[in-house]
Amino acid sequence: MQQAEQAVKVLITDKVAREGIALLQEQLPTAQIDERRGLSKEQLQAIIGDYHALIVRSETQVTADILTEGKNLRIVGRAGVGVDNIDTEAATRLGIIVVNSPTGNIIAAAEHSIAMLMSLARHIPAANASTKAGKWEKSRFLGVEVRNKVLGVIGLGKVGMAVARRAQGLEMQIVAYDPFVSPEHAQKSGIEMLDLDELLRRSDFVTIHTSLTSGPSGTRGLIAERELSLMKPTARLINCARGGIVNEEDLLKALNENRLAGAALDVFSQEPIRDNDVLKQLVAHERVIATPHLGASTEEAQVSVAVDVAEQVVSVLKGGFPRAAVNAPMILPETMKVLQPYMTLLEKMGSLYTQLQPGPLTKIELIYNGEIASYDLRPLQAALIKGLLEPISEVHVNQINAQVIAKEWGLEIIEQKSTTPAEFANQVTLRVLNANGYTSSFAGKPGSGDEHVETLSGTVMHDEPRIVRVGRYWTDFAPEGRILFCRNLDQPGMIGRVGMVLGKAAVNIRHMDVGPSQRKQQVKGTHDTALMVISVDNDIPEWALHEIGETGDIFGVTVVHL
Ligand SMILES: NC(=O)c1ccc[n+]([C@@H]2O[C@H](COP(=O)([O-])OP(=O)(O)OC[C@H]3O[C@@H](n4cnc5c(N)ncnc54)[C@H](O)[C@@H]3O)[C@@H](O)[C@H]2O)c1
Ligand SMILES: O=C(O)[C@H](O)COP(=O)(O)O
Repeated sequence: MQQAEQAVKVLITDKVAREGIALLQEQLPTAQIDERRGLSKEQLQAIIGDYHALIVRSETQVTADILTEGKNLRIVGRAGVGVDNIDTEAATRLGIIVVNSPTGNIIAAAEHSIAMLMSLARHIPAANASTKAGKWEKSRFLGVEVRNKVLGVIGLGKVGMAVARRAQGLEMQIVAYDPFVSPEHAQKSGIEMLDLDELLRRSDFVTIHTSLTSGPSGTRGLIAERELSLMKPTARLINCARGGIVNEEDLLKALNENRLAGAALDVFSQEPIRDNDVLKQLVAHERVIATPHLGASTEEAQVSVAVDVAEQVVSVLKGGFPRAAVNAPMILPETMKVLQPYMTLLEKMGSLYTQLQPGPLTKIELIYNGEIASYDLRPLQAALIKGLLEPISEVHVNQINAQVIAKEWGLEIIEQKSTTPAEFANQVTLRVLNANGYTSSFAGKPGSGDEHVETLSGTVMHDEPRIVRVGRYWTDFAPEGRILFCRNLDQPGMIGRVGMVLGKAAVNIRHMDVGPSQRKQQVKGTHDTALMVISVDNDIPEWALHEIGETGDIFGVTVVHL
């Protein structure tokens, strides 16, 4: 925590409320917080490498190039809802967490949509401009009432529902189209669900509240020539969601051909509008009301989204979890508290495995026993992948990119969960499988080279991880620091032999554990082997490791760093 506070640098490239910045300054007192608005792509690319966090609204385009240059970047915070200006796929690949404020500006967006609706019905903006110009055009601005009119809501999510409720207060009849909302759910709110064509045919006003998504079933171009042709010539269209959901060229044509009474637009496919003729003509059209993406621009919403995102940036920079990650599993804080020691355990087990048993990783079985099995265990899998891969590669694994990286390595993890306890109340077992099933176990002849640690088990005691099984040996040690592993014939004098060499090398022993073999039947006249696990305070010199290996009846001397 201390380290994060000392070195941290946060960059804010769009207008974000002071309250959010004040929160960052208060919670990260030693951090450098820079506000740099109006940066070009090249300028941002040149400086992003210095920063650990980036906070934006919808103006800054956070492209894959910028994220790739963000070598120290751990989080991108979007002070708002829409993340279509952030390449979240690239962020995920690079292990950068993306957070937003999913609820901070819903009311602001809904109220703006209602303001657009009333402005369209009563020609407020044009009447205002005319009156200010000294004219008195009473008959030119004859409006319509919204009472008893049909409002068609496309996308009945958070904003759509808030708009519907407000419009019900205006005594409008609400119909909606949303393939992901059940008619029963809508009915409870007095809303009739229709298919899109029917909604367009019946509505006097249509308001759009879906996200902008691409692909064959995406919302890009959802309202184009065909859909506009289904609308009444007296109908009016409102888009306060995202530019691109409505085909702007087709909309301009419908307005010019008097096939639509009017449109109110807060969002555009190019923002700000610079060199797009269609958009220029649309904005200038006398039956179009245009605002410069003002849906979320209320004092209340801006404070709310800025504080929401600042809190999440602080949490991530201090090593915690955000509450609204766009590209990470959402885990409740209470669950996180239970999982935290198991995350440490899984990371250590993964690291222990790859250090004890280097080799290709293809398939791993992860078995949970006990009450722990009833939790959402996604963070544990990510911790295991981190532990397995970080000792053997340059890759930086975290909760965000773990699954992507595992896939790149061809590593498959299969989970088994049972709330029935195994040897310990809560136990996690790692079994590494090869294409033919389990690899051979610690069954080969000692020192023959064909011995494999195919199984590791661990548990958590008093919030501390313990390794309770390595291969076919029972153990009990904390997976922490430098640990010497060796197998020895299970006969008197073995501990003394190793202890002598370590003493000679001035290596202090912190903890020692001799794990007996699980094998039940002893071959007559032979000794089974045991596993010696010795935690030490300082590095063991090469000559000492060599000497331990040469003492006889001791095999497979390995040091791991956990
Ligand atoms: N103008 C602004 O300043 C402003 C402010 C806030 C939100 N927004 C935008 O408003 C939109 C809605 O935000 P929200 O928070 O309500 O999102 P949300 O995710 O809660 O709701 C979106 C809804 O759209 C539905 N949907 C998805 N695909 C659909 C499709 N093909 N057809 C019909 N419905 C579909 C979903 O099922 C969901 O119910 C987003 O685009 C958001 O970016 C704009
Ligand atoms: O997605 C959002 O939150 C809104 O579109 C608001 O965007 P803005 O923060 O750029 O005003």
